[in-house]
Amino acid sequence: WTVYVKGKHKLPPLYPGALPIIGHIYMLFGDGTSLWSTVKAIAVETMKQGGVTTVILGSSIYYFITDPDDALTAANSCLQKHFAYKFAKPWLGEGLITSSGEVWKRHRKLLTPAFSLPVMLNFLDIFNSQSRKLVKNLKVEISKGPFDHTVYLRNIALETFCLTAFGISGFEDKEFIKTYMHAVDKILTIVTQRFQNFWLQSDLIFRLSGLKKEHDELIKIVNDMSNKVIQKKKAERTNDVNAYAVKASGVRYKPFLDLLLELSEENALTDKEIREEVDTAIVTGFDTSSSLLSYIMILLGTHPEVQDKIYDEISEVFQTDRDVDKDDLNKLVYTEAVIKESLRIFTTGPVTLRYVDKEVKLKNYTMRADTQCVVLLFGVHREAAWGKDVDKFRPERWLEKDMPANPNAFVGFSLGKRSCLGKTYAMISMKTTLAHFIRRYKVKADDSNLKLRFDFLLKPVSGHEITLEERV
Ligand code: HEM
Repeated sequence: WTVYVKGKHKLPPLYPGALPIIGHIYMLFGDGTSLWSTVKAIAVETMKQGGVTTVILGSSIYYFITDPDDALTAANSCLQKHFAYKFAKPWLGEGLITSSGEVWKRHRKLLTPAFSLPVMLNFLDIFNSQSRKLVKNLKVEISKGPFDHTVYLRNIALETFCLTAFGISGFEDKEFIKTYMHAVDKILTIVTQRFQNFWLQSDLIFRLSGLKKEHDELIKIVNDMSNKVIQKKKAERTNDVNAYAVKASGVRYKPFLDLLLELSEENALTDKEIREEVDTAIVTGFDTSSSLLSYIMILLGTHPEVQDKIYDEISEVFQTDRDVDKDDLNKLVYTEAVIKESLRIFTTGPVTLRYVDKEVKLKNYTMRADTQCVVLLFGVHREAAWGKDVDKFRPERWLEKDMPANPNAFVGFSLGKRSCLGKTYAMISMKTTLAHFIRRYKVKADDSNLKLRFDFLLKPVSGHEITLEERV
C-alpha cells in the first residue's frame, strides 16, 4: 500500500484489510456467493467514503466507484474493458460485450440500427404470443406450492430471442436448449473463478487444473448453438430472401441476424465476427431480461400492495384479455415504475469493470493511467440521491417529481457510451409479459431468505421460489 501512496495523484481511501504484497486479493477467494458479499461490503464502504475507494489486487490499483457523477465520467472515459473479459473471449471473441477500441466502436455503429424503437415495436406480436405461451406453461404450477419459476422464464426468453432478433423459429430439441443453458451458466462461473483466483489466470495452471478441458467442451456446446442459429437462418434466407422485410405496424425491419448476414455479404463483418456477435446477442439478450423478470415476480409476491396496484393499472388499461399494442406501452406507467424499481434493487448486471488507459479526472480524485476501475452499478442505486428509504422497494418513488435527485443515479442498463444496447427490447418485452402474467395470476413469494451469487450477472441461489394462484 505504501508503495502506491507515492504516485503522482492522491489515491481515494483504501478499503480496510489490505495485506502486504497481495493487498485485498484474498478477499476475492471463494464461490460466487462469497464474492457477492465481498463486493457488497466494498460498496457500503465506498459510499461511506464519499463514493470512491481504492482496492489493491496484487500489483494493480482498482478504483471502486458508487458516486453517480464519477461513475458516468469513468464509464465514458474508460471504454476499454478490464482484462477479466478476456477470459470470455474463447466464447464471445470480439463481440460487443468483450471487445474494446476500434473493433467495439465499429461493431456498435453497425449493430445499433437493429435495436431501434421502430424495429422493437415490430416484435410486439411475438412478445404477445410468447407471453401467452408462458402463462399457459405456468398453468401446471397453479396452487401447487413454491416452485422455481426461473426455468420457465429462461426457456421462453431464449425462444423469444430466437424468434425476434434472429427471425427463426425456436428449437424443438428441448434437451439441446437445456444443455446450452447449463453450458452458459458453467462458462460464466469459470470466467468468474479465473477472475477470483489469480493462479487460474495463468494458462498453464488453468490447463493443469482440469478446468480448461471442461471449459473447452462447454465452448463447443455454445458454439454449436450459434452455428445452428446461423445455419437455420441461412436456410430460411435461401428459401425466401425477402423474408426479413416484414411489414408490420407500417415499418420495414430486419431482424438482427439478417443485418449481420447482410454485413457479411458486404464483407463488413467476417464469418467469425458474425458467430461472436450471435453468441454475444444470445447471452446478453435472454439471460438478463429473464433474470430481472424473475426478481420482479419475487418482489411482487413479497409486496402484495404493489401487486394490487400493478394489477389495477393493467386491468384499467386492457379491460379485456386483449394483446398489448404500441399505444398501451406508455400507459403502463406504474408497471414501468415497478420494472425500474426492481432493477434498482436487484441490479441484474451489478458492475462494469474497465481498464483506465489514461489519467481520468473525477470530482475529487484523478484516476492514474494503467489502473482498473469498477463501477458498482448496484452501489450507485444505493446512493443518497435515492432518499432515506433507499433500501425499500417502493415503485412510487419513480412517480415523484425529480426522482432520483441526480439523473445519473439510475444505471440498471449501465451508463454512458457503452450502456446496454437492448434496453428498449428489454422494457417492451417485460411490460408485455407482465401485462399478460398479472392479469391471469396472483403470485406469492418471500424475499427475506433470498441467497444470491455473482458471476458477472446477479443470480439467485436459493429462497427464490414463488407460488401461483389463478385470478378469478
Ligand atoms: C433487463 C434486461 C437487461 C439488463 C439489466 C441489461 C444490462 C446491461 C448492462 C449492465 C450492460 C453493461 C455490461 C458491462 O459493461 O459489462 C449491458 C450491455 C449490453 N447489453 Fe444489456 N441488459 C439487458 C437486456 C439486454 C437485451 C435484451 C439485449 C439484446 C437485445 C442486451 C444487449 C446488450 C449489449 C449488446 C451490451 C453491450 C454494449 C456495449 O458494450 O457496447 N441487453 N446490458
